[in-house]
Amino acid sequence: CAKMPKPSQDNDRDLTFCRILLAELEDHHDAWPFLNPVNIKTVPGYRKVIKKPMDFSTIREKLCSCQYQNLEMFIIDVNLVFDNCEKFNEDNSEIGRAGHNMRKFFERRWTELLKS
Ligand SMILES: Cc1ncccc1N[C@@H]1CCC[C@@H]1S(C)(=O)=O
Repeated sequence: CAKMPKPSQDNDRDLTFCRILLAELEDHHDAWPFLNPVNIKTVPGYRKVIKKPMDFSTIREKLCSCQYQNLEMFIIDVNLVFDNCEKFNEDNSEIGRAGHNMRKFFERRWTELLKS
């Protein structure tokens, strides 16, 4: 996406981390429930229960239109995907398990990247 006017070193590093992390989330085997916005027409109750829907395609659009000032803002949106999933889906369900797997993967990867 468009470069910041005068990207500092940290901004560049954060943007690179977001791009790496998002690409890995999108490619993950268990990403299928989160690739696109939950279809509120076909999922009864979702619109009422989940106040702030979020999904990987929306995060991708925000990243590519410079809507994340820093890594923290990006991580908040990724965690929103998993928190919405936990709120709406049983732990012992296909989608619920995928959400737990993806959250574990994400936490491990951004810890590794930041410690690198
Ligand atoms: C993440 C989620 N949380 C609650 C209900 C449904 C879903 N995902 C569904 C499962 C596959 C794609 C659809 S989708 C994303 O098209 O609605």
